[in-house]
Amino acid sequence: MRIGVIGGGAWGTALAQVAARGGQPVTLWAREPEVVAAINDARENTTFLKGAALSDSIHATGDLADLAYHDALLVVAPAQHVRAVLAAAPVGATPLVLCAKGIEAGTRLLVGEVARAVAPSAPVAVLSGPTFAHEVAAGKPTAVTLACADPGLRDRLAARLASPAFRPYASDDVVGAEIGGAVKNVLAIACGVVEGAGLGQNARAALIARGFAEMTRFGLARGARAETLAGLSGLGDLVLTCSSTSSRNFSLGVGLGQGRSAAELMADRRTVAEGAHTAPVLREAAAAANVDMPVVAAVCDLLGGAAAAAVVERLLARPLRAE
Ligand SMILES: NC(=O)C1=CN([C@@H]2O[C@H](COP(=O)(O)OP(=O)(O)OC[C@H]3O[C@@H](n4cnc5c(N)ncnc54)[C@H](O)[C@@H]3O)[C@@H](O)[C@H]2O)C=CC1
Ligand SMILES: O=C(CO)COP(=O)(O)O
Repeated sequence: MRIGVIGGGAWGTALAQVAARGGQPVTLWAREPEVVAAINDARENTTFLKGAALSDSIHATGDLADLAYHDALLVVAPAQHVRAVLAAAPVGATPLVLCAKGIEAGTRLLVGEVARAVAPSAPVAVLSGPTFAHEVAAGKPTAVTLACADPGLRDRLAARLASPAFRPYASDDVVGAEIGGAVKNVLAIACGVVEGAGLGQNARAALIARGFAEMTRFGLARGARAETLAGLSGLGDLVLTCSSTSSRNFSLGVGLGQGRSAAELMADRRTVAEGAHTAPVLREAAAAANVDMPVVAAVCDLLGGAAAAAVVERLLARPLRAE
């Protein structure tokens, strides 16, 4: 299976390294000419994944046309850019493995729904789970959910990407795998706020559990299965990103909790904190589905400039209710 990767950020680069195992050729499209040059010349993505030595069998390109005639394309552009990049890529009926975590602003579509709109002939799969890119690139043990409605395609993709250190678990719940990854980014911002404001470990654990309840309510309303949300792509990724400053979303929350503004924290950064883009559209989608998501609403308020102390006070003052 000849693999192409769309997106030369940290995750696209780490996944290219996974796919290049054993010297298999991989084409990696990156938007930035300096990323293409650094990978081809120095075998390192010094912009987005500094310190990871990359396989000689990864060929970086700045030309999307070079992704033609591949057997599967891993889609690893940030969620808000997937539509534009896919529209310009030679997709046709090539299977797409969606690896971005988010919901498209404006349309409220999951990335898989965007892909189906732009490339209706392409079968889709979703790869998602607790996966810090730098750990995957370093060959540390990692497990992911690989969701696809077609079991034959899913098995071929799993066999192609699996290694002793990278273990895909099969699922047919594409929507569930996507919702976990999109929602956990927003909840990770909330957990970062708890850290930044010094609210303690009890509060963080409470947020993870109550955030998971929100993820589950929203997921079930959108047709996801509860066991998917409790798996690697949901709870697994939620625990990872709510616990570590390696998460860009968690780190953004830490800054908000310390009283800095979202605008200041987002200015000049080249890396993506998907939760900041997903939060407002998730709040809209939850309202449309009549699903209560108070933690997500609190994150929206914080991103909009509300003071952390006031937002926390409001959350804690909600009427008592059954768990
Ligand atoms: N970094 C990680 O550990 C993981 C990231 N992801 C997901 O992968 C997706 C990509 O994230 P990263 O690789 O971490 O990105 P990154 O933060 O390392 O790099 C930013 C990326 O955004 C791209 N970009 C910026 N403006 C763009 C535009 N106008 N059009 C197209 N692309 C543009 C850049 O080319 C670059 O590839 C996100 O949805 C993220 O949630 C998923 C799992 C792990
Ligand atoms: O999705 C991720 C790990 O699974 C990466 O999290 P951040 O985007 O918050 O860094």
